[in-house]
Amino acid sequence: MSPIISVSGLNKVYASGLHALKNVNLDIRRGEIFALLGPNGAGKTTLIGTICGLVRPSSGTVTADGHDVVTDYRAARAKIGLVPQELSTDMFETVWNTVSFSRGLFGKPANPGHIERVLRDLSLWDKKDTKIMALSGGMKRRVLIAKALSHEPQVLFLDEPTAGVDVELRRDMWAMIGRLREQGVTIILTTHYIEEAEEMADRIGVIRKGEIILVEEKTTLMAKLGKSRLRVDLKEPLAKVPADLVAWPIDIEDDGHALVYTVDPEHDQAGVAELLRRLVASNIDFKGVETSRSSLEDIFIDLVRERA
Ligand SMILES: Nc1ncnc2c1ncn2[C@@H]1O[C@H](COP(=O)(O)OP(=O)(O)OP(=O)(O)O)[C@@H](O)[C@H]1O
Repeated sequence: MSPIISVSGLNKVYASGLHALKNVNLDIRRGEIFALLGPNGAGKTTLIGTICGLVRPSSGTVTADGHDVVTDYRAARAKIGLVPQELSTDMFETVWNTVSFSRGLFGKPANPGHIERVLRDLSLWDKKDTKIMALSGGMKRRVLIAKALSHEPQVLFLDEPTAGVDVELRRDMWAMIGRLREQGVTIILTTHYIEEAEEMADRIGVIRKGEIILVEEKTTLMAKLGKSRLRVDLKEPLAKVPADLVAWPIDIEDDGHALVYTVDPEHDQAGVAELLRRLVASNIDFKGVETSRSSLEDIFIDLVRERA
């Protein structure tokens, strides 16, 4: 199946000379949830803006469902719903009018049934006659999503959808994203909450200083780059790593009360047994042993740091 979004050789150099996107190549598959992660200023918003036809590329091409976003802007844009970071809507309009008007902007005939479904799905139905300015911040965010869905787009971009929202709204948004995916909508989201990507995404892309440094299935990424940690709680604190373990990836934590061994999945897991044998042989008593796997957050921090 052809990708729903195809980005090829994309560069963006702002008038200031800042090279915000560097030779970006990226295909988004139909129906997937793709999370774009990157530190502040990495180029996420610029990339989304370019795909949505709001930022002009310096070179390279982007297509949405086969339509070039520059030369065939209207057709390409009609495929896309964009939920921006910032509230950009008429404060004096009602929810119903704002969302219906958005649909009209894409040249779609009125469809009150669709608008009603969208508002009900976002728990906005009982606010349909309320003016935007009278809504809470969380409700305003829901309106942004309703607007983006008003013209039945095939792809939905969510730029930091849950920044600054409370836990309940975040959970609602996750549920809504899940429902949209079931309806076949492709979702691309940027987020600072890596747990969000961990929970939702099928694939993860990491962008750093305008370059896509990695695109991977989430499960593969976590299996490949995830590390296990073995923490050994000691009965007596140690001042330093024991002599016959200095060559191991071991750290001392909690003022010497714990030894932490990082198990690299690419290497032999038998190290754990050997480590415990050596501790016993050196008369180092321990109270407990605990293992944990790294989260996507740990992996992300490692990735961005390694290449800094
Ligand atoms: N209109 C503009 N003119 C000049 N430079 C810009 C413009 N917009 C963004 N930039 C710069 O381009 C780089 C990428 O910015 P962008 O907003 O795309 O990053 P981001 O990954 O979305 O960041 P954040 O996570 O902070 O939202 C930054 O260095 C930013 O200062």
